[in-house]
Amino acid sequence: MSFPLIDVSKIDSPDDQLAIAKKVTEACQQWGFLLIKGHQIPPSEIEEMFSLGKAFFSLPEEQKSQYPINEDEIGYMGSFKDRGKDDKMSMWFGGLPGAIKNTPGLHPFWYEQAEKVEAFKHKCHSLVVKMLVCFALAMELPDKDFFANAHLENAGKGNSLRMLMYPARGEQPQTGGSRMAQHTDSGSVTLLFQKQAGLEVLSPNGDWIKAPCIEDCILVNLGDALSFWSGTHLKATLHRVTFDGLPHDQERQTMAYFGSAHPDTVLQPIMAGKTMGKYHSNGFDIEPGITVGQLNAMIMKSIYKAPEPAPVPLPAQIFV
Ligand SMILES: O=C(O)CCC(=O)C(=O)O
Ligand SMILES: [Fe+2]
Repeated sequence: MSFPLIDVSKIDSPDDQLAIAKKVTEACQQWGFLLIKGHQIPPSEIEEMFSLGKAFFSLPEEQKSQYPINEDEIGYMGSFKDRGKDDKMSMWFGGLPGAIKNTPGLHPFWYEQAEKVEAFKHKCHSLVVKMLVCFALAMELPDKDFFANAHLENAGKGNSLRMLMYPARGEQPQTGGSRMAQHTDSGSVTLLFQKQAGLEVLSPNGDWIKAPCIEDCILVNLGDALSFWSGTHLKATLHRVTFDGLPHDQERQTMAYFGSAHPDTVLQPIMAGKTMGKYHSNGFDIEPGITVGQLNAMIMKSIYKAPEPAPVPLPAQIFV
C-alpha cells in the first residue's frame, strides 16, 4: 500500500467530484494522510509565505520571544517550549478572519504582512471546505455540506495557520526531546506545506514511514474531532518529527493550516448502526457530547502546556 497521492484538479467539476471524493475518503480511511496535487493555491503564494516565515524566524530569539502566543492562538512559540523540550519554532496565526492586524501583542514584522497572511489562510480554508464536502459525499450523508456548514470561516476562531521552523544546530540539544513529539491533530482537516521532507507518519501496517515531500503537493491529514465525529470511519493518524528523520544540523520549514469546526460544535459519532469503541487519543478518552472547543483545549494542554524541565545549555543555531 503506497502513500496516497490524489489529483484534485477537477474537484469543482460535477462530473468528477464524486470519483475524487471517493478516492480522497478511501485514503483517509486507510491512512488518515494523503498528498494532493492540482489544488488551487498558487505556488507563488505558498513560496511567499515560506519566505516571510524564514525572514521572521531568522530574527533574534530575544526579539521574537517578546511576542508570545496569545489566547486567540496568535503569536510566537520558541524552541523547547512544546512539552518543554522539542526543538522547533512556531509562529501561530489563529483567530477570526481579520484578527491578525488587530492583535496588540503581534511582532511588528507581521503588521505589514497581515493582509497577505489572512488571504493565504482564506485560500487554505476554502480547500479544507472542499475536502469536507468530499467526505460527506463519499459517506453518503443526506447533506453534502453537513461537515462544511460546521466550518464557516467567520464563525469560530479555531482555524489557525502555524508557520514552523526546525532550526539547524551545531549539535543535538540534550533536552531529551525530539523535533515534534508524536501526536494526532485535534481539529478536522490539516493542510501541511513542506519545504523539506522530515515528517514521519504511522502507516496502516504499523511502521513509521517518512511522508513524501513533492513539489506543489500539499500533505493533508485529519484530526481527532473529525475522526471521532465520523465514528472513526475517517482516521486521525499519529505523526512526528524525530532527530533520526531530521538530524540536528538540518533545517526544515513547514506550514500547517488547521481547519477546525466551530468550537461550540457538539461531537456525536454520526455513523448510524455502527457501534464505536472507546476513542482514546493524545493520552485521554474522548466521550460523545464533547465540544470541539473542549477537545481542542484538552489536546493543546496535553501537548503544549507540559511543565517545563530545568533549563539546559542550548547549542547555537546555524543559519543556512
Ligand atoms: O512540521 C510538520 O511536518 C508537522 C507539523 C504538525 O504535525 C503540526 O503542527 O501539528
Ligand atoms: Fe500535527
